[in-house]
Amino acid sequence: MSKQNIGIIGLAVMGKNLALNIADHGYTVSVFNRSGEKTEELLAECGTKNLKGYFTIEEFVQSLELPRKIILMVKAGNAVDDTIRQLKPHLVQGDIIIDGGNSYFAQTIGRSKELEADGFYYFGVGISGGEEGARTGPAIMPGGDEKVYELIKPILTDISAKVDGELCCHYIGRDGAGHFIKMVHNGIEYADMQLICEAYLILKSVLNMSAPDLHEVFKEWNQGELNSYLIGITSDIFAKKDIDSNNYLVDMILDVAGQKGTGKWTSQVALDLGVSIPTITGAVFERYLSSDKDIRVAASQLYGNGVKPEQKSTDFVESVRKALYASKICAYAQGFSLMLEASRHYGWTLDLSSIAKIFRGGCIIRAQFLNKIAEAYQDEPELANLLMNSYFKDAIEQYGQAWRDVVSTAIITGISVPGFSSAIAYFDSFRTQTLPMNLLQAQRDYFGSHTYQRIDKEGTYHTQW
Ligand SMILES: NC(=O)C1=CN([C@@H]2O[C@H](COP(=O)(O)OP(=O)(O)OC[C@H]3O[C@@H](n4cnc5c(N)ncnc54)[C@H](OP(=O)(O)O)[C@@H]3O)[C@@H](O)[C@H]2O)C=CC1
Ligand SMILES: O=C(CO)[C@H](O)[C@H](O)COP(=O)(O)O
Repeated sequence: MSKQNIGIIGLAVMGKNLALNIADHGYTVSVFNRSGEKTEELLAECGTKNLKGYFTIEEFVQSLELPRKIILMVKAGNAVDDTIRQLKPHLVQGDIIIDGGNSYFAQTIGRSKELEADGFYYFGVGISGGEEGARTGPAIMPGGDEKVYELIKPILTDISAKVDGELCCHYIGRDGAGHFIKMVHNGIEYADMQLICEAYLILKSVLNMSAPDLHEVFKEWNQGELNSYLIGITSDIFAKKDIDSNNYLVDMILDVAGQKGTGKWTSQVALDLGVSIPTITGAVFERYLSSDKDIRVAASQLYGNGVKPEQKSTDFVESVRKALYASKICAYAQGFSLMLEASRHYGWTLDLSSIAKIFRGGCIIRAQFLNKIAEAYQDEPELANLLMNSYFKDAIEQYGQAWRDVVSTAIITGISVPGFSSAIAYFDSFRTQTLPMNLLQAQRDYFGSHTYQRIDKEGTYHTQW
């Protein structure tokens, strides 16, 4: 009997849709899930001649052609190690395991080393796009041995999203590089979502906008430079009615944010690598703070909800749009600075222009302005920060006044804008020639003899203050 081209383990949202996507592209796919029900459901619902289901790991592995290519789409963490442990006794040298979940990149580096020592290949492949992306074309970020990549490249590139005829799948680097980029993608996703939520809060609080008004505003914004998947779905969300209450559904959803940890990892790694990403980290903190609902309700009774905003004309909507765009530039600048530093630290030689191009299709942060980011890194691959590029400089300068007006209105009236305000603070620190760290260095030297450097001569100094 002929063997199948590729196998997928894990048939929840992502695995199931990836399996169907791969089968649609003419490949034969074997599927396996820890609990057999999901396999049965998939075969019953959407069985195609290219898809075969198995109920033991052994039969699943035996069904695959050599070298075997097995995609893991299981929960990140222990589930990946459990699955590898079960697979290993049935594999032969040269077989390839492709971890397509949101695994932590440092674990991917460890797993790669361990499996490669046993003669297997391990790929950490970031896949983004949620259910729809997995089914119709996700963004794909593969990390692993570049020569072995040639064996899985045809399948990955066939199923990936394409933008302007270009693939949203590009080899990233060895071992954990693909998962690192997916992690930072998610960190940027957190910041982008937080900024959009703040724009919503400002428009709702200052201009009293209702869900249908906001639907129109976001729909219009999606026609211009803010055009992106997240702005598009936000517009759709504001149009959705709740069947139970007949209110708009967004107004019926509890304001407590969930998270699975990739934003937290991005922030932790940035602290380790010494890169400032306050808008991304602020977005993580805001999700934490949101989950303390009871204390927030008590505090709002204690302190009130801020002061009533002064009347604003509808021009204010345009100012919020500009403030959102400027803040978004800063958030992406932070994410890309982190990738640049990781590239140096881990020796990955990341191609940031290609990475921006991958993000243009299939994934959650896909946005028109990624073309500008791709161009910026194409012109200058070692660009220290996106804010040094002329397109972004012009945008920030043109929108600077509106950005400051919106943030000051929010702060004066007590509207919570941690994303907008951290973005502006990041920009102001970034462009400040002399920060007050001279005083900080003096303080450190005063209490701890930590020494300081001088502006007028070389060397290290200590003073008896
Ligand atoms: N959902 C999304 O939008 C996206 C998810 N991802 C990532 O892709 C991966 C898959 O995501 P998703 O499809 O949402 O599924 P989940 O993250 O919800 O994981 C569920 C799957 O993992 C399996 N599983 C859980 N524990 C184990 C275990 N110990 N051993 C073997 N299998 C186990 C489940 O099997 P069982 O049915 O038996 O419980 C099921 O198939 C995750 O890493 C996720 O972070 C990436 C991009 C987007
Ligand atoms: O990887 C993804 C998209 O690219 C997931 O949708 C993401 O994990 C969602 O993250 P969280 O649950 O932390 O909001």
